[in-house]
Amino acid sequence: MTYVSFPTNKPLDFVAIGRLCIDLNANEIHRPMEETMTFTKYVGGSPANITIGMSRLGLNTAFIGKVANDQMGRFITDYLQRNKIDTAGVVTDTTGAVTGLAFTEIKSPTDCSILMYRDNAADLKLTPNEVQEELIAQAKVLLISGTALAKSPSREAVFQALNYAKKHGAVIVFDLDYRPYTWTSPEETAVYYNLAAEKCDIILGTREEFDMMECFENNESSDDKVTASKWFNHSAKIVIIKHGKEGSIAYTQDDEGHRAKSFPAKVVKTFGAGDSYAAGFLYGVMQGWTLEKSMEFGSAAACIVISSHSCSDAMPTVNQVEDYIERCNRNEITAS
Ligand SMILES: Nc1ncnc2c1ncn2[C@@H]1O[C@H](COP(=O)(O)OP(=O)(O)OP(=O)(O)O)[C@@H](O)[C@H]1O
Ligand SMILES: O=C(O)C[C@@H](O)[C@H](O)C(=O)CO
Repeated sequence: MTYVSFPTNKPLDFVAIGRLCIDLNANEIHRPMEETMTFTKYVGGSPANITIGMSRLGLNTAFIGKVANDQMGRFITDYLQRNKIDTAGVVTDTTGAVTGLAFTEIKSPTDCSILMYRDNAADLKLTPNEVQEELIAQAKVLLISGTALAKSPSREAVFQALNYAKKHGAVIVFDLDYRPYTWTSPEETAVYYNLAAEKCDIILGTREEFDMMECFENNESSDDKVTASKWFNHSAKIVIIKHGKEGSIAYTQDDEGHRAKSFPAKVVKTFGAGDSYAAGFLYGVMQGWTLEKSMEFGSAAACIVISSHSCSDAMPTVNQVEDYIERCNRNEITAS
């Protein structure tokens, strides 16, 4: 059964808008940040990671965002280009804004955190005038990510991108990607998240992210089905609620819940799971696979990334994901 129809007459499979930054991942793992001395630099930011994931899976991709006019900004743009991502929509800041930095602390496979440096971050300076209508007109899918709604003018840029996507018939995906430190309050966040979510065809988020969006509502038991059904009164066709290693559940307009098998992983760190899951899942639905198969593919892609040191660099190819699933089916991989 097909739940979402993707346009077929467009040259670009996927475009994302939002955060482009740098991850500095601790080299000395299993210790607190205070005792961590060295880090490895990677491209980061959830929508950037998802786009890199889609490109590794063989799709034709582009990015819309803003980078700082410095060495870090050039490193990011160059990395996207080397990963075959069209950067015509990536503009360079001229106001002296800086690249957002995410220092990651890897204390244990289950205890990881991110220390963010995001004052005057270039990605939040993207203006609505800098969003190229033509790029979105050419794309089958537009992905937006919640952090870009945190501040003006990036907030307006995202809403302008949503307008263009609606006008040109792109399927709109919302990865909630709630990072509290970029927002003033959960209430402020919920207002903008709900306004954006009303326009989206596929919504992906964790239980905690949907709880934040429901801060004005009465869903005290955090019932996934209640959460999902609200969005089917708007534009949504698929709502996915993620529950970490317990897996995820997808709801469709018929109120049916689809669950898929998740896989074991030798976890190095937990972050990046959601981004690789999103890339794998969206790749599957764009191939016309069932929701279950697409979710399984996303789960296996997530396992590969959480078993690796980076998020962006570890995004797998189709062969790597298929190989991981086969090895799990032969019981060759066990959880850490
Ligand atoms: N420890 C784990 N073992 C196996 N699979 C996992 C594990 N953690 C996450 N996953 C897979 O990744 C998917 C997404 O994970 P999660 O729910 O943690 O998303 P997230 O919180 O958005 O991730 P992130 O930490 O990147 O923000 C899960 O549905 C599951 O399939
Ligand atoms: O920008 C962040 O919030 C950190 C990301 O760069 C990091 O890659 C991550 O957390 C992935 O979800």
